[in-house]
Amino acid sequence: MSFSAKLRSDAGFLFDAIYQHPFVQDIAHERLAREAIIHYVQQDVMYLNTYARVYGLGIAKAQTREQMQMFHHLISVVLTGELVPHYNLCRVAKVQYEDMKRPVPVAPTAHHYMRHMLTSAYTGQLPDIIAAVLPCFWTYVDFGRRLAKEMDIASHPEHAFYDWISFYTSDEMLSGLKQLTDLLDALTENTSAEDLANIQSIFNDGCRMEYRFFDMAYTQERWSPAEDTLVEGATQ
Ligand SMILES: Cc1ncc(CN)c(N)n1
Repeated sequence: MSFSAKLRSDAGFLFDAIYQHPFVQDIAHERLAREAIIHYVQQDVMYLNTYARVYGLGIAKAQTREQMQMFHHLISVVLTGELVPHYNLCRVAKVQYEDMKRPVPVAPTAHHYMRHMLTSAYTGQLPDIIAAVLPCFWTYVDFGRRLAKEMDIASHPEHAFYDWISFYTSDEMLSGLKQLTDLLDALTENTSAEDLANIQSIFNDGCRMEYRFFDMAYTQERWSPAEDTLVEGATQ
């Protein structure tokens, strides 16, 4: 079994839990609360900015021009492509995307997840960076495909979250995921068991935080006591 297949297999229970999360199930059944959508998009705008920066660190630590090109392309998927699901969510919540980009405090889970990716990327090497970015990619492709199948989304373009689900099941997302896992497998061919365990723990933490990110939005998680005037600067 390849290293990436082992990562996916060992974290199978987390992928299943994410699919079962009420946020994801409410997307499937078109009943996700407006407050949860707004909280999600506000936090996700900041999260994706950090995610793009982590790909930038991938470019900084890349060993070949092809690897640089891959990260360069993935940055544009994040900064431009991911507008499609965000616009879909804003349409359903009847809010303007521009308003979602206004600075708000970074919620505890988003803060933790962003710091996790940045720390892994700044202190690690290319395999650590890939392990930090993979959960974001892989969990969405995974539950997107399950949702698409369960809701027969291809036959239901009128589904409120059709664009959101279709984006994460597109060929472009699948091929981006494959590029990342292929590169991770190639880079870890001669890696020691100790280093592999470390890379796996970066991946697992990211998968856990993907679950918690949906929890955060679903419960509109905030710092306590609420500090509505505190705004994160560097990560936006
Ligand atoms: C937190 C999170 N994880 C994943 C994705 C999908 N790229 C996202 N938009 N936000």
